[in-house]
Amino acid sequence: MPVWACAAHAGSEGAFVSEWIIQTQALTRDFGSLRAVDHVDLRVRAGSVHAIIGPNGAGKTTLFNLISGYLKPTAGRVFLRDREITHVPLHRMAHLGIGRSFQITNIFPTLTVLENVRLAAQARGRDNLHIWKRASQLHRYSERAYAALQQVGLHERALQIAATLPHGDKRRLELAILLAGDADILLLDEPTAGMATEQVPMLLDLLRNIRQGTNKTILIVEHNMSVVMSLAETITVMHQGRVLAEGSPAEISANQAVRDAYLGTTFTGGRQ
Ligand SMILES: Nc1ncnc2c1ncn2[C@@H]1O[C@H](COP(=O)(O)OP(=O)(O)OP(=O)(O)O)[C@@H](O)[C@H]1O
Repeated sequence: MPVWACAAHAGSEGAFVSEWIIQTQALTRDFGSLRAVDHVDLRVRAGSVHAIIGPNGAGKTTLFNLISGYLKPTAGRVFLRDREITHVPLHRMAHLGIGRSFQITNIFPTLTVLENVRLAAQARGRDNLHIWKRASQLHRYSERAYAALQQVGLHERALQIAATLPHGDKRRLELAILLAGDADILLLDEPTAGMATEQVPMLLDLLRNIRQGTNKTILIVEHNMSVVMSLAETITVMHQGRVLAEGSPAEISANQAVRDAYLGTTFTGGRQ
């Protein structure tokens, strides 16, 4: 158990519930002689929207890959609530409730929109290999998939081949895939990347609805500062593999070290 797990409170039934859903302890990852993530201690509050920002090459995606199990650390540890998950294999992560989106859309292009989402629902289901349950299960998974498509406003395109969706709709499909997987924690890697400017407010609304309508935790890497500043409750700023600053959007906007780290790049503190 991490040393900071004492930051816990009594839950409704008297059980002690950690306030932090994800914690990392001195998390470090080297690529050869390059230290991409350097002794990062991150704490993500359950049910919050927490953004990771930083200039290009700061180590944000690598940190995401370490938390979600796509990469193993050179050193350090990752905890999900009070359970260490540092060495949990990747295929077990979805069952633990950690869902991850990618910068490059990660869908099966030749399947329909609904089939893509249903596969995610099945992958989370523990009994998906029980052949004799298949017909009724498939129906249940289809219903869950359709509900996720409704949540992101893509249900009218359920039978469309995924490859034919416009880019913005593919990003929505990725979100539906995460929602159907019923993950408690959504790790979103640049969800607005490649999106037309006029589609960004739609995505923002969508994420706000997910945040308000569920108790999911959203951990987001995003370059669009307007999105970060209007969505996140907590922002962690990375620079050269390390945590440079952490705080509320107002604190981060006013932080001179953050402004210096972004010097010559695009940090605007949301005032674009
Ligand atoms: N598989 C890899 N092999 C070697 N070096 C890598 C690998 N992945 C990332 N790096 C390096 O690690 C550093 C951090 O990269 P990372 O992609 O985590 O940064 P980032 O903050 O997500 O950047 P961006 O905002 O540009 O996506 C960079 O110098 C990058 O070149």
